[in-house]
Amino acid sequence: MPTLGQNQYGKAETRVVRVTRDGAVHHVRDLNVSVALSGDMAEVHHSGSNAAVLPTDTMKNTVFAFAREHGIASPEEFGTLLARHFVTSQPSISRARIRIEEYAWDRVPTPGEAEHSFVRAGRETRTARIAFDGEELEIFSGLTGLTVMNTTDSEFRGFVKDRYTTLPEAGDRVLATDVTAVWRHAADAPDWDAAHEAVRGHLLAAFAGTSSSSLQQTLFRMGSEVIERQPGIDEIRLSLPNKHHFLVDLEPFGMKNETADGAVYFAADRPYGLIEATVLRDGAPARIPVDTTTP
Ligand SMILES: O=c1[nH]c(=O)c2[nH]c(=O)[nH]c2[nH]1
Repeated sequence: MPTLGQNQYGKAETRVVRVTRDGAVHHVRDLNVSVALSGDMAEVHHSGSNAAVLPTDTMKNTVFAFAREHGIASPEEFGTLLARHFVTSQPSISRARIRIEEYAWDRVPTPGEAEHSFVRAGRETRTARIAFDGEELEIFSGLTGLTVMNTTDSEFRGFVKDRYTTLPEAGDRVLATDVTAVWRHAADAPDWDAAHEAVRGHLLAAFAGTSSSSLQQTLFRMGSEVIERQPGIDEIRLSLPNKHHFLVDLEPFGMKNETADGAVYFAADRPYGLIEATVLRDGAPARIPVDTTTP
């Protein structure tokens, strides 16, 4: 007789936009919320009884109702409210996992008092994962799609060469990546929005400020900057695709194409190097799963 293994169910990707009004000044929080619940769900799988099943449709409604009733102070806080609600209100549910992506909107500057026009800010997405099992609350914050590029101050030399190696050594190359990061707060409930902005700032500053011998070295500097400057953060995991920029061979057209002059590059789409690592405060446990940041 086969046995039922790990199982969870829920409503994925509820898109909820909460507008708050402060007179003529409006504020927007735009989330994509996924709920996954698990617990005493043997019967629905074995006999087909739905007696313990809170419909996923109800989960979607709860997301909207909570956004109206409690507002969305931050993805982390909103996810925590939802996780606690499902576990404490449903006897059959013992664990809730909430995943949130937040899309940022910038203001369109407008003359006069009204501030209700917004423009979507790039491809960057803020992320949060909240898990609650009735006792322990685990919150991971993060971001994805933060695309950055250094047009110099990057080299890659002295690497292993075997019979298949064709890569030339690079003393001055373009370094570009789409940052995916997930971090863990040691203490509960900081000012989530301020912490997010600070981490983002440290990541950018370290990327720009590192004279790079490899993307691995840059990654470690970026993670270290966050750990060193944010006392409340104990662990950060980074996943950095190396978005290769290759010098185009323009010799056939009688043209030189050299980095030192300002050059033309072919921005390759795939394959890409993928550099991933966790950076920890000394002695802190590693709790962010390896696959959390993998595309
Ligand atoms: O920064 C880099 N790290 C690597 O490990 C690597 N491998 C490679 O082909 N190019 C690069 N660049």
